[in-house]
Order: sequence, then C-alpha cells, then structure tokens
Amino acid sequence: MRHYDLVLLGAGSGNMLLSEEFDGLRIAIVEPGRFGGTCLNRGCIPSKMFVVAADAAEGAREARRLGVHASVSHVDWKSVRDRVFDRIDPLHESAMEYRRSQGVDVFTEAARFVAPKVLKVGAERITAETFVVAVGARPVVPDVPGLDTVPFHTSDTIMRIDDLPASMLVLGGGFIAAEFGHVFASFGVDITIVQRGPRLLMAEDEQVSRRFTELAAQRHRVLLGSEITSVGPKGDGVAARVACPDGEQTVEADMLLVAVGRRPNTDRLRAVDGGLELDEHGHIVTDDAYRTSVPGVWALGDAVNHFQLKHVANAESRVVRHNILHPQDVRTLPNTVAPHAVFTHPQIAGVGLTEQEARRRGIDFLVSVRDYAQTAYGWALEDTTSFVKLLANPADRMLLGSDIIGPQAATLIQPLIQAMSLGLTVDRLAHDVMYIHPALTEAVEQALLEL
Ligand SMILES: Cc1cc2nc3c(=O)[nH]c(=O)nc-3n(C[C@H](O)[C@H](O)[C@H](O)COP(=O)(O)OP(=O)(O)OC[C@H]3O[C@@H](n4cnc5c(N)ncnc54)[C@H](O)[C@@H]3O)c2cc1C
Ligand SMILES: NC(=O)c1ccc[n+]([C@@H]2O[C@H](COP(=O)([O-])OP(=O)(O)OC[C@H]3O[C@@H](n4cnc5c(N)ncnc54)[C@H](O)[C@@H]3O)[C@@H](O)[C@H]2O)c1
Repeated sequence: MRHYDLVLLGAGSGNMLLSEEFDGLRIAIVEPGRFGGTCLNRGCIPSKMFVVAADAAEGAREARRLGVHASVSHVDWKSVRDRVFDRIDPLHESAMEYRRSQGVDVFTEAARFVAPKVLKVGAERITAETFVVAVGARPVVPDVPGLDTVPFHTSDTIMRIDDLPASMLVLGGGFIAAEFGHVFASFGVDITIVQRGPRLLMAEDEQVSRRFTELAAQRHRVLLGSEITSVGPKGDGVAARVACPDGEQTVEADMLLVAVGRRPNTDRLRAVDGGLELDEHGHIVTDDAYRTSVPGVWALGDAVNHFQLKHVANAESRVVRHNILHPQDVRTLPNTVAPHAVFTHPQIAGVGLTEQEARRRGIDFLVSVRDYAQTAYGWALEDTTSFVKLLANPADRMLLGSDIIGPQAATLIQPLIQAMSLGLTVDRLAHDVMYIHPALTEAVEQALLEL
C-alpha cells in the first residue's frame, strides 16, 4: 500500500490545485482520461473554438441586413476540427510529463474507494493524509428504447466527427443543444431539437428563454413539450418516434446528439464506499469550505456543485488549495454570485436571481429592461431582439440579478458581476462610472439608470 501526503483524483480542475507551496510533499494524481479534463478536451475550450467559426459563418450571412452581401460558399469541417484539436491534443501529454518531472506520481487508471481514505487504482492500494476529489461528470444517456441499437453522439464525441451530416437530431434543449445547434446549423446542418420542457434553456430568465426559443425556431425545427419514445436505425442514420403535444411523429436524421444533462462520476469512484455523503443527484456533499463528510477529504467541481461550470470549479480549486495549506484560516465560497453564459446565437448570460426565482422566494425587486435597439451601437447592429434585464433590491439598492440576451452578452455582464461581488449599489454603478460611448455597455448603463 502506497502512502502519500496528498492525492488528487481527476486532473481537470484538480490539477490546477497544485502550486509550489506543495513542493516537498509526496503527491499523486489519478487521471484515467486526459489531463485538462472535460473543459480542455471535450468541453468549454473546443466548443468555443467551434462557436467562433460558427459566428463567422453566421455573421457573413447576417451581414446582408447591413447592406453587405456576403455568402458562405463552403465550410471545411475537417480543417476547422483539426485546427481545434491539433492545438488541444498535445497538451495532455505535456501536462502529464510536467507533473512527473516535478516528482508527482501519475496513475492512469480510474480510482475507486474501498474504504474511507483508501483507494484502489488498478492493482494498487493508495492511502493519503489528504485527498481532493475532482472527478467531474459525464453525459447522461437516457433510457430511450432502441438507443442501444443506433450510433449516437454526446458532447464527448460530436466535435470529432469526420464529416458534417446533412441533418442532426438533438435530444435536449439546454446549454449543449443551444451551443451545438448554433455550431452545426451555421455549418449548414439541418437541426431538429426535441425538448421535453415548454421552452429551450428553461433555467434562464423566462423572458430570455422565450426570446431564445423564438429565435432558435427560426433556425431549427424545435419540438417543445416532446420526448423521443423510441429510436431505431434508418439507413446510416436514425429514425425517432417523438411524442409531441399534438401527437406522435417520426423524425429522421443522419446523426443523433444526446444532450440531456450530465451526472457526477461519484458512482464509478464508489464515493459511498469511501464514506462520502452524496445528495440525491450523486453530488458529493461538502460545507462552504469544500470539506466532505470524511476529515481530510476535500471535493470540488462538477462532482460537487450543481452549476457544472468551469469558472466555479476554478474558484473552488483556489479555495481548497488555500484551505489545505492554511487549516487555521479556512476560507469559504458562498456561491450566490455564480454567473454563466451560453455561447449560442445570440449569446446569453446571467448572474444572480431571475425574476421568477425572486417571485418564488417572495423577494421584493425593482426590474428594468433595456433593448440594445435603444442604444447607438444597437442601431449600428440593426438589432431588434437583444436586451439587458436587471433586478435590484428596492431597500438597499443592490443588484439581485441580471440577464442579457444579445451580441457580447458574456462580456457585457461582467461589470454587473463585479458590482454584485464587490457590493456596489446600482446608483454607484450607474452614476460613478463612465461608460464608453457608443459601446454596447450603454445598454447596461441605461438599464441601471432606469432602476
Ligand atoms: C460541451 C461542453 C461545453 C462546456 N462549456 C463550458 C463553458 O463554456 N463554460 C463553463 O464554465 N463550463 C463549460 N462546461 C462545463 C465544464 O467543462 C465543467 O464544469 C468543468 O470541466 C468541470 O471541471 P471538473 O474538474 O469538476 O471536472 P472535469 O474537467 O470533468 O475533470 C474530472 C476528471 O476526473 C477524471 N476522473 C473521472 N473518474 C475518475 C476516477 N474514478 N478516478 C480518477 N479520476 C477520475 C476524469 O477523467 C476527468 O479528467 C462545458 C461542458 C461541456 C460538456
Ligand atoms: N457555456 C457553458 O457554460 C456550457 C456549455 C455547455 C455545457 N455546459 C455544462 O454542461 C451541462 C450539461 O449540458 P446539457 O445541455 O446536456 O444539459 P442541461 O441541463 O443544460 O439541459 C438538459 C436539457 O435536456 C432536457 N431533457 C432532459 N431529458 C430529456 C428527454 N428525455 N427528452 C427531451 N429533453 C430532455 C431538459 O429539459 C433540459 O432542457 C450544463 O448544465 C452546463 O453546466 C456549460
């Protein structure tokens, strides 16, 4: 049995935890997949590299409303794909070698707990003073009759396909459906989205989700309130029976993408055998300092939080690093200001409470909505569909939340995140700061002035 000072399970956000302050300790990393985890290899980074290419294609097509008549003659999928992965793929090997060169033991088989603070990795047993569990999550494969009889993709594989299909059926209407729907539609693929809920992106503010659903329905075939009841092979592709509100129909497509959420890898880790308490979704239960139910075992990232976002995992990794190094000065991370963005078309971003959450919780709020079209840059864009929505507490004038749908939403929201995190009132943010004229930030300024 090998014994370590520190064992990291998962080399996604877990690998980011190490710093020179740990030098001299006996450290091991267990990573059965690729260093960099989901975000680098099959998540945020490659998907956004595809989104940028998709935005370029869509931008060319949309330029005609400005009087610029461009067209997209051809998308060279293989060259887009290879540009993305030629950059990403070498990083795993170099990151692993870097850790080994620092004296860290790297295990490349999956770990599972056999007892509290005792791991089995391949044939080896490992113990440690301190464990950090950062094993992430994986795509959910729903129990759809016939799914095992057809080739289907998840976000793990869809970015590496060899050729663009003529048509794609997307099961699910969340982040991944919205982003990959945009990517593949921009590259000329005919998209059908089957979404169980009444709108796409149901977790967004309802006004945003409605607007996005209307816009998506102009680009894709969108079947709402619908479920695939069975699926089978049809030629090289699939034929799905879909139960829609107005009856059953068959949808045929060359390719099927399943995007109905992600579940934590804590089952495969046998986290329960390690004494770790899990919630009903399989996430590890921690306190705000990221301590688990077993002393000396910390946990972070998608295996722990329900946000399932990289910047949240990064922030948690920083807190856990600090807490391991400074047990007398433990920090916490209250996740009340965890922003998100959906890199679809148009972009969407949100932080804090939505109007519906505020109502549900009985929280008083002021609300303002400002269309991009009311700003000079919105005119320049000939924009008619984008807006900034703010919620503020009428008593202390602090922001409660913000939602943006439109170009640059993920960037425009940042000053509002800053204000919420640093405790600035909407009045200070509106009056004590200059907004560059005529940038799109004027939509944010105007929404603030309205509160
Ligand atoms: C298509 C897609 C796009 C995304 N885009 C964004 C985005 O734009 N912005 C954003 O903020 N987030 C995005 N995310 C989410 C983001 O990727 C995750 O929140 C983030 O990667 C979580 O980091 P993690 O370290 O918790 O898990 P991971 O990065 O998944 O790392 C976990 C690691 O643990 C390893 N592991 C699994 N089981 C074991 C085991 N038993 N023993 C040891 N190791 C194990 C895995 O191989 C993996 O490498 C996206 C996700 C997807 C799927
Ligand atoms: N930009 C980003 O930050 C980004 C991008 C991609 C993914 N992610 C992360 O990855 C996670 C997973 O993304 P996702 O899109 O798979 O999940 P999601 O939770 O965002 O959406 C899942 C969707 O599938 C629908 N659904 C579930 N079961 C269904 C069924 N049987 N039939 C039809 N519809 C069904 C749900 O109603 C929901 O709309 C996200 O929650 C997010 O945390 C983040």
